Amino acid sequence: MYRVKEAFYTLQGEGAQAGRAAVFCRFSKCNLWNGRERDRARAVCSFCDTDFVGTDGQNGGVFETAEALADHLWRLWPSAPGRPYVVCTGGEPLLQLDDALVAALHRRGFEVGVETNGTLSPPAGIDWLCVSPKADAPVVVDRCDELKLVFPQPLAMPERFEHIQARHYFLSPMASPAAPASGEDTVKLANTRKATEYCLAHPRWRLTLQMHKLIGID
Ligand SMILES: C[S@@+](CC[C@H](N)C(=O)[O-])C[C@H]1O[C@@H](n2cnc3c(N)ncnc32)[C@H](O)[C@@H]1O
Ligand SMILES: Nc1nc2[nH]cc(C(=O)O)c2c(=O)[nH]1
Ligand code: SF4
Ligand SMILES: [Mg+2]
Repeated sequence: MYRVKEAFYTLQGEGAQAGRAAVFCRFSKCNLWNGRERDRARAVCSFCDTDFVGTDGQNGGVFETAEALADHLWRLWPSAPGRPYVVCTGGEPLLQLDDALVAALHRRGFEVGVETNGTLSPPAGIDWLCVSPKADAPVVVDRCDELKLVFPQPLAMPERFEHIQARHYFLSPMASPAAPASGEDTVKLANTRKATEYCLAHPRWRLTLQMHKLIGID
């Protein structure tokens, strides 16, 4: 059984695949925060900008089988040329994404991307793995396609993750969780300056911005 908060078709807003059309599947639940505002300050990950509680979002629901969920996601992909891409996110997608679902998505023709906090091992066959470490949560993944570190995090500075093999090393300025989806976020602006300084001093790291928030899409 799979619990999905929401699913939607949009452009990937972050990292090396930014600008690419994708179906997003946002799984419910995370292992680093229960999603309740009153518990945020005590959570391992306390800056999350996402509501992943329950199954009540757009195209959300409970899916009994991998085939049923893959069919549901496939219906969100347009019938037009271009390589179908699905991004499994959450919440923490690796609490639910398994071999059966990866296989069902591949059978439909999807390339499978995953956005994970890196604390759980991924199933085999993922086409694009994005790891985004959080605070002092132990990272168990030792290679990925992109490392996308939210910056700054006092307990998770970039140097700690340079042993992880990745094609790309990104810093993503921390947005204020309270900021509206689009609109002014002065905290983020200050963090963007800090991330810029870091990238200038450490050229292995690149800046990535949450493009979807800049242009006001999901
Ligand atoms: C909501 S998380 C879900 C996937 C997974 N749990 C993770 O943390 O990578 C999706 C992406 O949003 C990023 N993110 C979460 N809160 C953020 C914030 N306040 N500012 C910038 N990026 C944030 C995460 O680091 C991750 O790359
Ligand atoms: N457009 C868009 N791109 C994204 N990249 C990662 C996202 C996420 O929440 O995992 C996300 C998201 O929520 N929207
Ligand atoms: S950013 Fe990822 S790891 Fe942190 S609480 Fe949100 S879903 Fe969980
Ligand atoms: Mg997001």
